[in-house]
Amino acid sequence: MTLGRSISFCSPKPLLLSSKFPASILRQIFGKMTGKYRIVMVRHGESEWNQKNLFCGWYDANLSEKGQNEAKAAGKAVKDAGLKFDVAHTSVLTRAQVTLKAILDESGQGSIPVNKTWRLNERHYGGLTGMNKAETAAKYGEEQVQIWRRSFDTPPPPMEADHPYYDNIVKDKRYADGPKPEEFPKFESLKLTIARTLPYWNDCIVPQLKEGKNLIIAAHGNSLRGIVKHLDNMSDEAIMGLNLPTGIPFVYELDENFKPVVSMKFLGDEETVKKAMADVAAQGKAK
Ligand SMILES: O=C(O)[C@@H](COP(=O)(O)O)OP(=O)(O)O
Repeated sequence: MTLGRSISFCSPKPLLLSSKFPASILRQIFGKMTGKYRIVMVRHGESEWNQKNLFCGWYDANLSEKGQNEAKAAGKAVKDAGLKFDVAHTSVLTRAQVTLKAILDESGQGSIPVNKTWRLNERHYGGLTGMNKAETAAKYGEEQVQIWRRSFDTPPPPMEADHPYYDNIVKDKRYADGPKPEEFPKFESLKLTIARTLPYWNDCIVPQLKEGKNLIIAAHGNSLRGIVKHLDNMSDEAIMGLNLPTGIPFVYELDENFKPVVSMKFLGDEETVKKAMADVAAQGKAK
């Protein structure tokens, strides 16, 4: 197993390390902290819209059955690794909240405080919301879809008022406390996503870490890519190549300056994590 600034994985085979190693070994691996602070992050389990390969963004899709199982397995892995949390953070979207609840319940930590914020929401996929990724690639080209999905600062087309999901999202009561109507996004690039996620990282997460709290964030592919980019100081080009798998928690350990000494250490084996990442990347291919 490699520790360090680069993406590190653990081997060998099954999806989550807890299905391969006894809890005592996992505790040895994750019990020792080399950094001053530790934070665990996880992209939610597969959603019904991930399963159908639809751009989801701020649409409130539920977990698929596979996603529910992924979330439970993630909770078992957390338990077996002995990872304990004082506070949890998640988005206002069901798929992230249900994943978090399963992880906390499964690891016997169901009573810790949970902070929910739209700032950890998935990026807003604008006019693409609800469109099939493969069909969009067939229509507009894989290159264009790759730009919409992974470029740093090119946003998708806007979600206008006549979009089929506009009212469903804009009029949702969960946004009564923000964002303000004039700030409500019609689309978000990764750059715009980071601009609203980072204030939460700096104002809420960092102070809690400084207080010595152990934290978990359950969020989304792109809101977490933004945090990872920030922590690992990745270039705008390098972040284009990162695809986060669903339902596999990963650990960061940070030094006193909040620089990673352990980066993205998955609770999954290298081969399976790589395949899951490649599968996410392939969702933008025309069938
Ligand atoms: O909005 C979506 O479709 C996916 C990410 O899609 P890609 O950027 O990977 O296409 O978000 P999530 O399932 O993490 O909430």
